[in-house]
Amino acid sequence: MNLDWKPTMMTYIHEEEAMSRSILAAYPDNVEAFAATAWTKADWLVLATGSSINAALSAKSFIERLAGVRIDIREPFHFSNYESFSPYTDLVVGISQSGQSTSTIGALERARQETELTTIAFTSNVNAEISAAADVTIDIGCGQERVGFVTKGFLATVFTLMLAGLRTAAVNGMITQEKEQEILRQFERAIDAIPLTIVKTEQFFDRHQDDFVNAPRFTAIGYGPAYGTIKEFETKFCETVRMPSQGIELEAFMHGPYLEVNPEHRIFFLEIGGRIQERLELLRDYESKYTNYTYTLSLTRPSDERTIGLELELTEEMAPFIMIIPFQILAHHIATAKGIELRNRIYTDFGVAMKSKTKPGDYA
Ligand SMILES: O=P(O)(O)OC[C@H]1O[C@](O)(CO)[C@@H](O)[C@@H]1O
Repeated sequence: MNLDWKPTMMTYIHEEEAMSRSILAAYPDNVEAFAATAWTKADWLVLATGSSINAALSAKSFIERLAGVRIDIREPFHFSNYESFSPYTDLVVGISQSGQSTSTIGALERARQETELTTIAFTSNVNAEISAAADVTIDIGCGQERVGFVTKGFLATVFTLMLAGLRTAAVNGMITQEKEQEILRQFERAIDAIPLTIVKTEQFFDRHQDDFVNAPRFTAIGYGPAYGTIKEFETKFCETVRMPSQGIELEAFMHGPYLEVNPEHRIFFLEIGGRIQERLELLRDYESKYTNYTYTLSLTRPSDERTIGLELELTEEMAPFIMIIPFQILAHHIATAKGIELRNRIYTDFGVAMKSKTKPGDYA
């Protein structure tokens, strides 16, 4: 089969810089309808699955800190079948890049039936089914992504959610106009750093390729705002590298999972700064005595050849914007080096067979 014409994850990863610039350029218009509703709301229920829930987790700390709101993020299928609405919830948000995940649509429909709450959808396809279940639909601004192992759509979701939170904070008076502008400039600097982040990750992959290809197990450990990043690492590695891969919160790792470590484990540590970083460093030092394969992704200058140092000044809440990109690249490169041809799609009937999607994905 001639696969040459098909886009790959890397096609879309290379579009992330330009896409982010266009999302930023569209601010605040792209998220004004959200802020116009959300500025009076303080307790948001967010429903999303797969990469979309990981994106919500990635934006949560940034939004909560700036806008002074509380965000409760739930798996929609579990929520619809086993959980109830909190009497404090005052806004319901559904996130689905395709707009076709039946569980997310179903949970929004349930909100409509059982509550008077406003429902807002975030999607890349404003004509998809999710819009019919929402009072307001926000376009995440990535256009169509025709590779199921989503990359640019993930970044677009994180970024648009963060900008929605930023605008809400500006409208509800939690931040000044100056602060809003300062944060926009920080995002601009983070976007400027995308090309070099790609280069640094590829150099890092070249150095460690053999160790990654032969790995029996991958773990990523992070804390606080990086929780969504490590969960997306897990999703992306499962989808592509197809070896046991787990993203685990720093403290949770210390209550059971540490016992699993052996000299073959590959463990990534995510340094995003803040007061918890010291505890992460302590754990890395400890685990480095038991496996030689400990790696770091850091916002600062790399201290050794097992670190990707992004050398970017960002708050820990903004770090998830850039931190996922190295893992997207590593997922693609490790899978490819293992001989997995990601352009050959597998289980193509799954979404429809399991009714997890309203229709088959339009993938290349
Ligand atoms: O964001 P969406 O379109 O609801 O999709 C959720 C998840 O479902 C998948 O499309 C797989 O079914 C994943 O790629 C994605 O992360």
